[in-house]
Amino acid sequence: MSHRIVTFTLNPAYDLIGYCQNIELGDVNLVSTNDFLPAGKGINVAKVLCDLEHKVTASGFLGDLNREAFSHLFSQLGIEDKFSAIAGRTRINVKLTEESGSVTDLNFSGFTVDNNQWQSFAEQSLSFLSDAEIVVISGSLPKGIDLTAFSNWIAKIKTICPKVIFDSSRDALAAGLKAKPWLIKPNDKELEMLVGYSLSSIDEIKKAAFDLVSRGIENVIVSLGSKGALWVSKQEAWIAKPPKCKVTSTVGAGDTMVAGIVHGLLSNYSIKQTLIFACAVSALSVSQAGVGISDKTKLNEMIEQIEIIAG
Ligand SMILES: Nc1ncnc2c1ncn2[C@@H]1O[C@H](COP(=O)(O)OP(=O)(O)OP(=O)(O)O)[C@@H](O)[C@H]1O
Ligand SMILES: O=P(O)(O)OC[C@@]1(O)O[C@H](CO)[C@@H](O)[C@@H]1O
Repeated sequence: MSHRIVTFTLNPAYDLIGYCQNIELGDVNLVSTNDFLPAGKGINVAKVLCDLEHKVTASGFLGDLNREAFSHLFSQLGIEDKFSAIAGRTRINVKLTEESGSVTDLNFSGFTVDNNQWQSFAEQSLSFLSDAEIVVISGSLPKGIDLTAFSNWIAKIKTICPKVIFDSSRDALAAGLKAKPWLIKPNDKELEMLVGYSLSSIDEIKKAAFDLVSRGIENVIVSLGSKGALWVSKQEAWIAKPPKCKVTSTVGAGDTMVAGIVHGLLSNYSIKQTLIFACAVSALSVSQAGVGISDKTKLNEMIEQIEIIAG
């Protein structure tokens, strides 16, 4: 048993969020601490979905030595906790915003998952997907997980729940694609990595996304930061553009977009409406420090301001 939405975060993190006027590499930098939050991509997705009034099951690995804030978050939001314990600590990632608005991420590697731990997790995780309509697999892989085993695990999940949404980067993204997830959400840089050449215009990005669709990924959504996002499927393509937004933090904007996509799909919105909603919810998220949607009125105002163009 599980909820309609299951999110997997194999390599969660505490996000230590700070502000540094201007980072000087190789020097001492003074940083004011803004927050220290239990996070990681799939957990951020779950958090936003809870704010949008969905029931979510969350799974992956968590270090047993610093689990408290995660357990607290899950019980506070009513997230069903299916995480497997790993001896040791969940990593801490550092996110520094500068006066210019640019964000520097220091993402640490974190714990190692050995083969036995992976095998038992992979097997057990398939046992609670019977009610899942959408499975979200987000983020990097901990050390120790074999890329082929990871790809095979996604393929098995697809046999139980065909709608797998996958959002990762680097080697894990390339490995996960071999299982042909139903929907992927790379950003433009990740798409460049996948195709192996630079993409300098929206037409080139669209063509690269179409290539992935023709290779069997049904939906490719490319997020483009302040320029919005592009959704390409076999049948249609749309580009959504947000208005100019005041940026407080872009950390988790991509995760918020994934949550918006899940919300639209489960609400039976059209692709066009789903993209508008996902673009609005993620654009709204950059104006605030943490991940989550606190103001539904602002969300409705943002939806009205999204420009949508047939691609
Ligand atoms: N400056 C901005 N103004 C308005 N909307 C934004 C801005 N930055 C991001 N967004 C919204 O958030 C979405 C996701 O952002 P982005 O493309 O940066 O994702 P990402 O690189 O996956 O992010 P993350 O680092 O969170 O994984 C964008 O498609 C857009 O809708
Ligand atoms: O190292 P990964 O798994 O790729 O990314 C981890 C991470 O940067 O993603 C989230 C923002 O999207 C943060 O909460 C977290 O620190």
